[in-house]
Amino acid sequence: MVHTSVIGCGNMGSALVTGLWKSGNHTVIACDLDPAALAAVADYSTETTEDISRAAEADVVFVAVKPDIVEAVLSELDLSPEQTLVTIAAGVPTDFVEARTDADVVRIMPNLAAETRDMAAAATGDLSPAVRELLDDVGEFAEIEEAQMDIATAVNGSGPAFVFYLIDAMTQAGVAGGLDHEEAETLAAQTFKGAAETILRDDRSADELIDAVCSPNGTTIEGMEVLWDSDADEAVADAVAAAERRSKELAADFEDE
Ligand SMILES: NC(=O)C1=CN([C@@H]2O[C@H](COP(=O)(O)OP(=O)(O)OC[C@H]3O[C@@H](n4cnc5c(N)ncnc54)[C@H](OP(=O)(O)O)[C@@H]3O)[C@@H](O)[C@H]2O)C=CC1
Ligand SMILES: O=C(O)[C@@H]1CCC=N1
Repeated sequence: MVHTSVIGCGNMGSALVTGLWKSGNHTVIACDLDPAALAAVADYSTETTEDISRAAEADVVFVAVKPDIVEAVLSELDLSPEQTLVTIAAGVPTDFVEARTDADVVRIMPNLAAETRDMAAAATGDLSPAVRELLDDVGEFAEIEEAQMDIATAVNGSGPAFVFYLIDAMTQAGVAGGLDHEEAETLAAQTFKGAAETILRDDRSADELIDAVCSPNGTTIEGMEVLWDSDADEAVADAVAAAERRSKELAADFEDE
């Protein structure tokens, strides 16, 4: 059992609280200044508190506030070298955090699927066995260099938003074809989930899997021809590049300080 706390229980922090709690392997102190945010995670935490010094008692402390609030939170946190501080803020470099705490610092880029324990996370730095187990408990993680954090932020941090957009586009197409919205969304979202599971577990490449769906003279190849002609892959690449660029801009703000 690892004693954890999450400071900032907004969109990402509450997803982490919930996933850690659901794993059954962690105690979780949820900390936020907003009583409504704490009420929303009350059923998925060991304790809720507005007192940051209580959150500072955990072995692993997540700082899940917006990047521009990180410095203020660190100034209130008194941690020891035996503790781990996990920073998740986009663009905030590890050395910025290390200069403001005595704790061991781990920088990760998580995503919203922590809530369902399907998170894809990118992690940098020396990860202790406890942190590795913790990340395994809420999904999958990849170890990367810190210089790769901006692109990881775009791919797996912002990525869920891009996928929600694509699922909705598929849903809307289903509705336009006569399905009701709920049916269409279930079919589209489950199709994304199943396709994701397949590509994760199957040795075949994306191109080979596309081939497997395209029956000769069938329906799929007609749709794929439209996608290949539309440069949809370039639109996705542009979205990722824009998010990466913004992550670099945020990081530059911190380097200026
Ligand atoms: N959203 C996402 O999918 C992802 C977010 N991140 C990172 O996670 C961090 C949080 O993002 P997100 O959850 O979207 O932001 P939110 O604004 O949804 O959540 C931040 C929470 O922190 C609270 N807060 C502000 N100041 C304090 C404080 N001093 N002590 C305790 N709590 C405080 C806020 O309260 P109030 O609203 O009252 O100010 C809010 O509830 C960011 O750094 C972001 O880069 C990383 C990956 C994915
Ligand atoms: O949009 C953001 O800045 C945060 C970081 C990655 C996902 N959400």
